Amino acid sequence: MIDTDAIKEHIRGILVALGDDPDREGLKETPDRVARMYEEVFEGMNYTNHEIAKMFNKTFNEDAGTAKGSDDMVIVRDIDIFSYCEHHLALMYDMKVTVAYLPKGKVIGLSKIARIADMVGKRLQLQERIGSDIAEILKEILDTEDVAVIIEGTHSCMTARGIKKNQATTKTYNLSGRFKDDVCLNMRL
Ligand SMILES: Nc1nc2c(ncn2[C@@H]2O[C@H](COP(=O)(O)OP(=O)(O)OP(=O)(O)O)[C@@H](O)[C@H]2O)c(=O)[nH]1
Ligand SMILES: [Zn+2]
Repeated sequence: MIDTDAIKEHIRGILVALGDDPDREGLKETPDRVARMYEEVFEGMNYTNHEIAKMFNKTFNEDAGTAKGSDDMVIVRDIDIFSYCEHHLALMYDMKVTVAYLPKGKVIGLSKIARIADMVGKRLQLQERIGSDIAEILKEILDTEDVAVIIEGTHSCMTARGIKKNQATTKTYNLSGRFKDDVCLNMRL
């Protein structure tokens, strides 16, 4: 679990290292605020993918239209999430996650897909790994390999520092099962 006391202590140390006075009015509550923010924005670090799969495993049997081998597809588009890059601890923003799967006898509650995407974003991440984590969790819940996760996002480590390309966005595709080699399916994404 996240060690809140240690975070407070280290944030205070960073304030000192920056040459500021951690006891001045504007900063005295900052270590506590940052620790509380980290508890919120890094909540997903408390759980494994398997634990997240168990947490949001709310499925419904769906006989009609979801026969094995059919071309039925569920797509949830543009789920907005935030994350933090593991290289700079910098914010990833304007992140839009699109998830598609081919149901194999059961469907997952739609809001659970968004909850899974949110929770996976709440870790120190790479955009590519956000996609593979979401895919791994959905494959476990839905009992199928036919899952696609597409993410488009902006990395503040690229827009607000370093190379400073503020129009640059990154798009990643995580395609499994039939999404890997079925061009017709991919055109519907
Ligand atoms: N593949 C991938 N790279 C990322 C992601 N987030 C940040 N990065 C990149 O991680 C790389 C880290 O590169 P380094 O050379 O170690 O870091 P740096 O010296 O700060 O590099 P610059 O960003 O080029 O100034 C950078 O190119 C970042 O743009 C991500 O989600 N996926
Ligand atoms: Zn970064």
